[in-house]
This record gives sequence, structure tokens and C-alpha cells, in this order.
Amino acid sequence: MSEQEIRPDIHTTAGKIADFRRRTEEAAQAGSARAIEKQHAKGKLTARERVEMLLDEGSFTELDEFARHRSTNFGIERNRPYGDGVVTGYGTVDGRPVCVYSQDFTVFGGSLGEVYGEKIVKVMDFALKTGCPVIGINDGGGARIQEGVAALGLFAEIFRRNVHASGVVPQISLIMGPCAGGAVYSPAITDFTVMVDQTSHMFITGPDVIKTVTGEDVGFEELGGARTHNTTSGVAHYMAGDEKDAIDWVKALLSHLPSNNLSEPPAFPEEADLEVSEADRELDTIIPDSANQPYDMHRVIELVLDDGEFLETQAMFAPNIVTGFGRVEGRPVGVVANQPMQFAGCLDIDASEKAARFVRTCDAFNVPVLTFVDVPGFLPGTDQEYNGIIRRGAKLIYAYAEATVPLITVITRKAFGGAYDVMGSKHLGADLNLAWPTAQVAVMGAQGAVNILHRRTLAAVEDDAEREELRARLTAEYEETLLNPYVAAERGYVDAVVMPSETRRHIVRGLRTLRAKREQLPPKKHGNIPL
Ligand SMILES: CCCC(=O)SCCNC(=O)CCNC(=O)[C@H](O)C(C)(C)COP(=O)(O)OP(=O)(O)OC[C@H]1O[C@@H](n2cnc3c(N)ncnc32)[C@H](O)[C@@H]1OP(=O)(O)O
Repeated sequence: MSEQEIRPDIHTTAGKIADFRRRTEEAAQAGSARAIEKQHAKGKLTARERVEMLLDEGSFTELDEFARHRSTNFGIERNRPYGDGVVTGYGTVDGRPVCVYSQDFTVFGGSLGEVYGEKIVKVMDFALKTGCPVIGINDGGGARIQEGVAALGLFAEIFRRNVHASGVVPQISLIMGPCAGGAVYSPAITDFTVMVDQTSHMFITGPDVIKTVTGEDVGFEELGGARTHNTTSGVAHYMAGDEKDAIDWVKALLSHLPSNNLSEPPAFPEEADLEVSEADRELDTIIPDSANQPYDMHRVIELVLDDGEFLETQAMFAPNIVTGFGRVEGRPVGVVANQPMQFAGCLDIDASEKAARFVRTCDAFNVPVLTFVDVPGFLPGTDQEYNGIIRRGAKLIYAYAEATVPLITVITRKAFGGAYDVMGSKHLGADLNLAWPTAQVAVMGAQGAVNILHRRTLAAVEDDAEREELRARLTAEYEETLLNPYVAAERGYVDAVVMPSETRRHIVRGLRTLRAKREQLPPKKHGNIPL
């Protein structure tokens, strides 16, 4: 290749255009061929391949393609790739605008320096100004060591924007490689975090540091892999099988969210058939005769949502409560539901925090919340008490009580004690509270109540058979008096007792009417949710 072909004459228009083309080409191939090969060998896509997969074909407009670092430490000035290791810009997903940044592990291990950070800050500011979601694709070694405090400063600038954007535009983090040290706090502040099984890791301190400080032996996967953060820590909302699965999930998620807090979630023009269908009738037989027998709340949710389609969030974490999105009459709804198949549907710390955050996300983004209740109470135990079920369980009360989006609650079976109050009760501000004839709204179940109320009477009966006969009579008396939905209905605490098969119809009509709902909380700087 001649010297002229490599360096065109930039004193001519043709030369300037050729020079521009050369630079663009260089920017598109910032990582070395070896680094890209290593990336692919790990089953990972490059930063640009991921952006292409996420956005509608041909919709991506890149920003700061020619940005380069200005650092001089440790010889880094000899390597100044265009883009500085992060691809940023905007495009569309299903025709709706989004902003995106994608960390490039093939350049300085995706580590964040000053210029790289400035690029992310710029695209976040752009998203805030234009009111569109930000999707961050994380795959990097955190703060760029050579750039020291400049890198740390830019991380904090990103955190500040994450906080300011919170509740204004949806923020979604895809973790597709390492995300280590303080860098984890940007995804942690965003609304949803998606991890890929085996290839993504999040941790504050890595296995080597842990070994040195605490002596614990733990591998990357066990410490901060996708499974760990989906099942144990609750940091992640979805565990994807591969990168395509992760991106598909994010697209489905976006289809349930508005572009920003001032707009409505996207709706399909559909009119629900309000006739009771065969599928609806399945609900009339779903509750077992025995109060202690579980049933799958997923089925109830599927039978109420359009086409039975439910996008579950945090499915592997705190499975005693189910959260996720679906549609009713073409419009997105958030669903919160106790799951009798896990811990009998009891509320515990993890379930309370999972549901509280979900309700607040729906409220921030104008998504109505449907709550299905079958809760025997809070999970007993010293583990729960010592770890703060009092202050952490309070978050769910807080979330429901401050929510101003339409709230519809359906009590399918148990709604006992404080958990009745917590789970979207009328008293916390729900708009429509329905109960099935199988509902039991009371301070506690029959066995516990009889043991407390009639302990002395029962103890006074010496003959075992006689005592059990009396216990059965007292239990039946309690069940008939209090274990039903009608005491609550008498007081208007439930607005209607409905046939289970008519639930969908009631929800459709309720949501239609509640579209006009306007509610405001007292003006204040901000509340003080028990964190
Ligand atoms: C507020 C935020 C504060 C923070 O971010 S504190 C966290 C600081 N970062 C870290 O402690 C992570 C350091 N890096 C690592 O542990 C590992 O590189 C990591 C991310 C697990 C990836 O491991 P591997 O897949 O084995 O890749 P590798 O080590 O060969 O790295 C590939 C190339 O990337 C480079 N790199 C990785 N992290 C870097 C960093 N933070 N600053 C500057 N360069 C970094 C690394 O030197 C290597 O470069 P090269 O290919 O050998 O030229």
C-alpha cells in the first residue's frame, strides 16, 4: 500500500473525505483483533455487536466516536484509541427512542477513564433532556487505574446522574462481563439489572481480596455470578441464558414501560371481551378446599392477563412473592402476588423489599398495580427479627401508601394480620379491593385463634376426645363468624365479593375507570422511606 493510500492528501475535499473514512474505520475497530477473538471465544459479543442487536436495524447514531483520552501516565499516551473504550449514542427499540452506552472490553479491558466517563455522562444528560430510557451495557474492569482520581470522579458523576434520572426515565443495566468494585453502584441504582449466566460477574471485592482479608475461598461464579445475584442477593432481575436472551428480555421489559415519567406506557388498541370464558371459569375451582393446600398463583395471574403473557421480574429471588408485568386490555400493568407454593406465601424481608421496589417502580412510571393476596402473615423466626423485618417489612407499607397509580387488589384466600394491611389494602389507599368467596380476612387462622381465645376452656377438659370435639366446635364457630370476606365487605374494606371467574371482567372495568384517576400526596421535599 502506497504512503498516499494510507495518509490521503487532506488539502483536497476528496482527501478530507478519505481521511474521515479512515478515522471512522479505525474507530469501529478500536480493539485489537486478538482482543476481539478472545471476547468471542468467551461467548461474548463486542460492544458494537451488542448495540446492533439491541437497537432497531440502522437506527443507531453514535456520539463522541472520535473522543480520546488525554492521560499520560505509564506510557498510556502511546495508545489513544478512538472512542476510548465505550460506544455511546441513541437509536430506537421497537420504534421508540432510547439512549445507550456499551463498554468495550477489548479496549483497556473496558476500564473507565475521564473521557470515557464524560461520554457516558453526556449520553445520560441527553436521555434526561429528551425523556428516553438509558440502557447501559457493562463489560469492564472499573476505574482505569492509570487515570486515578479522574476516573473515580467520573464514576461519581455517573452515580449522581443515575440518581437524578431515577423515576424520570427508565434505566436498565445489562451486565455482560465483569462489573467490579465501586462500578457496581451504577447498575445498583438503575431500575433493572440483567445478568448473563456464566459470563457476567458483579462484586465489590474479588476472590483474591476476600481470601486475603477474611480467609474465605470463593470463586468468581459463586461470589458474583448471575445465579448468585438472581437467587441470593436479589441484585439482578433476570438471569439470561446468553446475550441474545438478555437483550430480548430488555426489549420485552421496555415494551411495558413509558419513555419517561410524564408519558404513559405503550398500549395496544384492544377491547377486552367481558363475557366469562372457559378459561375464566378455571378460577372458580383453583382454590383447594383445605386452607393448608397450596396452589400456583402464577396460574391466577396468567388467567387474568392478556394472552396469559407475564414477564416475571426477580423470578428466582424471594419466590414467596411474585412480581412482574403483563397487559390488561392491551395496557401494561404491574402484578404483585403472594405465592402459596413457597413458605405458604408468607411475607419475609426479601419478599417485602422485592415487592416494595417493584411497586415504587410501577408508581414512578405510571403503571397500574394489580395485587393478588393469599398471605398467612409474616414469616416467624429470630433470623427475620434480627435482620430487621420490622424496618425492612415497613418498606412495602410505604410503597403502597405513597403510590398514586391505579391500585386494584384481589384477595383470593388468606389475608391475615398485619400482612392483610400491607398487601395493598383499602386502608393503605388501594382504589378497588375485590375478594373471592374463598377469602378469609381476619387477624389469624382458626387454629391459632382458638388456641389463644379458648386456651383455658380447652385445658380444663380432661378427656382428650372431649377436648378435641370442643376444639373442632370452637374452630368451626370461629371460621363461620370471621373467616370469610363478608365482615370486611360489611365495612366497605372490600368493595365487592366477586366470583373468581368474573375477576378479569372486574379488573378490566376497574382499570378503564381508573385511567382518569388523579391523586396527589402532600407537598414535601421527599419522604423518608425506612431504608
Ligand atoms: C467507583 C469505581 C471504582 C472502581 O471501579 S474500583 C475497581 C477497580 N477495578 C478492579 O479492581 C478490577 C481490575 N481488573 C480485574 O480484576 C480484571 O482485569 C478483570 C476485570 C476481572 C478481567 O480479568 P480478565 O478477563 O482476566 O482480563 P485481564 O485482567 O487480562 O484484563 C484485560 C485488559 O484490561 C486491562 N484492565 C483491566 N482492568 C483494568 C483497569 N481497572 N484499569 C486499567 N486496565 C485494566 C488489563 O490490564 C488487560 O490489559 P492488557 O490486555 O493486558 O493490555
